[in-house]
Amino acid sequence: MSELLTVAQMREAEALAMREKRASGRELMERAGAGVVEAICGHWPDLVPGAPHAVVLCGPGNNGGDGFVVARLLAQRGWQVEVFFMGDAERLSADARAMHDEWSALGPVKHIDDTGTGERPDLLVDAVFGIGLSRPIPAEVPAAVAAVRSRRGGGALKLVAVDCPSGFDVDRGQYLAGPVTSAEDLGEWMTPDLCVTFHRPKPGHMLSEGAGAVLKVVDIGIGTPFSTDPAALVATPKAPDALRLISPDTQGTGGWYNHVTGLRAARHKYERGHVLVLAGGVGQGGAARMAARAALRVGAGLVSIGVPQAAIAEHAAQLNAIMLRVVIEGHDLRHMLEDERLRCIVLGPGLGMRRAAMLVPAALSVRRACVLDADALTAFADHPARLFEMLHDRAILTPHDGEFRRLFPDITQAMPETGRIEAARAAAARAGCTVLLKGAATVIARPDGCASIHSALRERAVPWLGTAGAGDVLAGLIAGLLATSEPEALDVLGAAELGTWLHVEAARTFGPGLIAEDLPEMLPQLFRRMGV
Ligand SMILES: NC(=O)C1=CN([C@@H]2O[C@H](COP(=O)(O)OP(=O)(O)OC[C@H]3O[C@@H](n4cnc5c(N)ncnc54)[C@H](O)[C@@H]3O)[C@@H](O)[C@H]2O)[C@@H](O)CC1
Ligand SMILES: Nc1ncnc2c1ncn2[C@@H]1O[C@H](COP(=O)(O)OP(=O)(O)O)[C@@H](O)[C@H]1O
Ligand SMILES: [K+]
Repeated sequence: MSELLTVAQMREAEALAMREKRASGRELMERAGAGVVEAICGHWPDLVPGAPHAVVLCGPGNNGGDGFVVARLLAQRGWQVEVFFMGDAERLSADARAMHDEWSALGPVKHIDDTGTGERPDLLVDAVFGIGLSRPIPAEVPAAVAAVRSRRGGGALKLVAVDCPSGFDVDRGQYLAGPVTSAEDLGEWMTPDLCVTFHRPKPGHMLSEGAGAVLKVVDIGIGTPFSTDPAALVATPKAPDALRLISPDTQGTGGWYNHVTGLRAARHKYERGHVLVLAGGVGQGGAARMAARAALRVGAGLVSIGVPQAAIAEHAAQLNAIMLRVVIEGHDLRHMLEDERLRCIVLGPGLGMRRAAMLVPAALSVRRACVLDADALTAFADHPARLFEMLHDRAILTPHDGEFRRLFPDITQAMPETGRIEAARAAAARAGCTVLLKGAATVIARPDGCASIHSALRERAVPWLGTAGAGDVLAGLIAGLLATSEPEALDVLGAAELGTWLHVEAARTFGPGLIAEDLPEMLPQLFRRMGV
């Protein structure tokens, strides 16, 4: 678990480091350029022994300054380096100007419109714009990249972005369309093979592989470096507006799991929590059974499925450890909820619209942990405000994009402008509960603005998790964690973070060929690996 920094927060961190005299702007720029060169040589060791050829594109801001450092350091390592510049050297910042001048002692600075001639390089470095781009990118930039790409002969051309690809919005995780360039075209030309960012990843790096097929984070000495220490999940205060990355390594996470679930304390089944999953009619029970199985495997002491009378036989034929209760109407559910040992309710998977409309109000009539997914969300598509009135801070909504759009049409419409993180935050604030917006990059937000990203991208990519029923399992995992932990040890956001991480780890452990039923069965193996 680590803090992600927005552009504004990154600028504050830099300014603070300079105020406290931990480094000057020029030293930071030198370290940034050196970090990029280290990352390049580390990532493509085969390039190093030859006399590789690099083209470096430098822009008018400090990102361009980093580019001049990269050019100089590569040349000093024996690379053949061409530098193209967009801007006016007279208007560079003092730091970038110094780096421009140092490079100029080694080689020429050519105009960015003249990149078309010469052999194709081994490496193209995009240091045109970094985190400071606030206007649409000028058309010369993708044109210059395209011109270098279309050179003939020479090397295989790997594209490296300094800090971020030019034109990429690192707060929102998307390319900014310009008047003459669509976001898709920009992504096609500018998406790098390697992106090297500084100090901490920015949210956009973790939301989209458009920021780079590979991401490296380089420490430039401006504060606590990027860490994936799982203990920080519990230790880090969850300040409003904080944005965290869920990325603990499995190593050491066992202690953390034991801590938040209280697993090592002597506990009987009711103390470990009872989860109730409500199911729909005959033939629709598979989703509820998968959610229930996940809740049981992740640590709930007891799991029941609440079914209409007619569905008893179907479920009974398939279940052993999971119990069955007849729940016909809201009244039956209210009666069950009088038992305080029932710690969490799951509504949605396979529930059916009519049952959802009847049972959700009953479930939310007490302030009990409650996971609402699938039909429990769609049932309120026509009147989302009715659902929001009933929600409370122990509830969580787990929509995929379609369900999110049905409940929050206006927030979805604004998403191209605001991005997914702000959309999830706005939804949580409106709903008055935690909202988990699913996807390869999952965003979880609390009503006070505290949010987390889980990025199943790059080395954590699990495309095979997009399989029918995977979402039902996630709902069950979160419910099981909510039931087995005390709210002080693991709040709703924390349970959603841990559940999402376990979900993806289970998929990674199984690998391709996964079907949703496999996910809960991966947990014992995963827990053993974690040292639980
Ligand atoms: N001391 C520092 O400030 C450090 C900065 N670093 C680098 O500096 C970058 C940020 O630098 P900047 O804030 O200068 O921003 P950028 O270099 O990302 O670009 C902004 C510059 O381009 C101009 N600009 C923005 N949009 C434009 C457009 N559409 N057309 C023409 N010009 C446009 C701005 O006026 C500004 O001069 C980071 O991404 C990072 O690469 C690193 O060296 C680490 C240290
Ligand atoms: N490409 C992907 N990478 C990682 N996770 C994915 C990917 N596609 C889907 N998922 C995850 O799989 C689950 C799918 O849930 P959902 O859309 O509700 O499906 P279902 O209703 O079939 O269960 C979500 O947790 C989502 O985050
Ligand atoms: K860049």
